[in-house]
Amino acid sequence: MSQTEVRKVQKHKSKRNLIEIFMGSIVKPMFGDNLTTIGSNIAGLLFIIETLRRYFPGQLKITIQELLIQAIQRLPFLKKCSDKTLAFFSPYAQIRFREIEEYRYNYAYSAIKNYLGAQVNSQVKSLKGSQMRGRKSLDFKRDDDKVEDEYEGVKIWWEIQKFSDGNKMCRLTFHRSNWEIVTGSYLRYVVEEGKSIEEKKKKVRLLMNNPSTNWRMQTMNLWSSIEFEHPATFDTMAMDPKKKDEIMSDLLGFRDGEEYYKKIGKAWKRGYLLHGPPGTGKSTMIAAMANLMSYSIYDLELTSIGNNWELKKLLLATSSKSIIVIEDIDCSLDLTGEREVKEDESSAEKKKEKKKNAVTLSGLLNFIDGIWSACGQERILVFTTNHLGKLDQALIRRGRMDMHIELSYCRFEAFKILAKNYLNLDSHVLFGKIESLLEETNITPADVAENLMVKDAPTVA
Ligand SMILES: Nc1ncnc2c1ncn2[C@@H]1O[C@H](COP(=O)(O)OP(=O)(O)OP(=O)(O)O)[C@@H](O)[C@H]1O
Ligand SMILES: [Mg+2]
Repeated sequence: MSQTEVRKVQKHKSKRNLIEIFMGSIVKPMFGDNLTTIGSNIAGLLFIIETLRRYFPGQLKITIQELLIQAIQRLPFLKKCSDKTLAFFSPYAQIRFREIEEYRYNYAYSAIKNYLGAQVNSQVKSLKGSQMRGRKSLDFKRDDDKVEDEYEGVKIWWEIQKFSDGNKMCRLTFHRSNWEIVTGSYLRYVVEEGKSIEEKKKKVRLLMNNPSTNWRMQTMNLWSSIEFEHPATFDTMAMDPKKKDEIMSDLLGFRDGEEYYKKIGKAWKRGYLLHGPPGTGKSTMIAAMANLMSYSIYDLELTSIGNNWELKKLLLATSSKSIIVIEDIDCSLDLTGEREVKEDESSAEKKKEKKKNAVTLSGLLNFIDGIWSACGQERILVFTTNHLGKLDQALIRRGRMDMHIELSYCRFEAFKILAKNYLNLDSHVLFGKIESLLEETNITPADVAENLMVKDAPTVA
């Protein structure tokens, strides 16, 4: 490097330092986050133009005023173009927390979201209020997408963003001189606080996959959620009490089984296959499971998923402490057909059918207990079907679905629970007659329940 070149480099460096000081000590404290970004964009641009002018004198005849006007006119564009360049000059650092990071659910995101939502004080201008069922008090949450926080004298700026493809993100900006505090104790504090808020709320959510189209006309499959408020519990489930206890202790054993699963080297997940005629309480039992465990339900609609890769992406994006449900698995897909298709390749119709339903049995099995099953812990899988016989043996063989639960017609033990729930009856003169009738006839708990929903005397029912 020649002497002049060395001097030029030194000049650049001192200029960069000057800009950093200007941005950090004057612009940001005076104008806040937005103007700081705009300001730093313009300052950076001016710097680049000036450097270019020095190297190409006479060719860049643009005045500062012209440049400023153009810059203001093209702010969004300039912001995009100069973000990378300016990150280099800016004294601020940013950390992004996306909801789905590398296809996986990001637990830090939901904790941060909870923490930010709870930063309510009299200075906040935009709030949202809600009331939960059975509660007298109102809950308030922050409803603005920008939150300024302070921790041990350090200022931190948060921004919550939602993208057109449905992905969400929290972004944090802080001065680089506070790197240690922010990445160390502050973020740990935020995540822990957020998790304890989540714990206190203990809200069970119901999530559904719904295909949506993004701006590039690509179809995306994403989870959208609502609060789950189903009143069903195991107490109100009408079924054989012995079987009920067995299922409940199996579930609770699973919930407390982290150490056990680690010891035996198995992924911490469990599969239940619920089968039985319509109206025998399969869906009701899923609700009771969710309420018992305080797990969220992911209601997976296989028919709206394009292929195995999409299925994997959706399953990876589920959080732990959840129940992944595929209802009516025999109807959701032609899961049993795959083998037949192989045997009878000449049948064009079957081939077409196979193409249409690109989620295959093997794709699903792969996720249940293949190598993919280790991606994600503390998950329960529940399949329901009305026709056990229609399912592929590969799907129902022992060890794949850990527990097969048959829900069947209403017998006397189940009837007593329904009579207690609906009519508050422990015994009645007609109970003896009903017992023998229920042994002879096949009537579903749904039908019995329907008949018990009368306002008249129990005898009528
Ligand atoms: N075992 C049961 N205990 C208590 N209530 C029940 C039971 N079975 C059915 N019911 C009542 O009947 C209604 C229908 O039951 P549910 O939807 O759970 O049946 P299902 O087995 O899922 O039927 P399908 O196969 O048609 O989906 C529910 O609203 C529930 O109140
Ligand atoms: Mg059902």
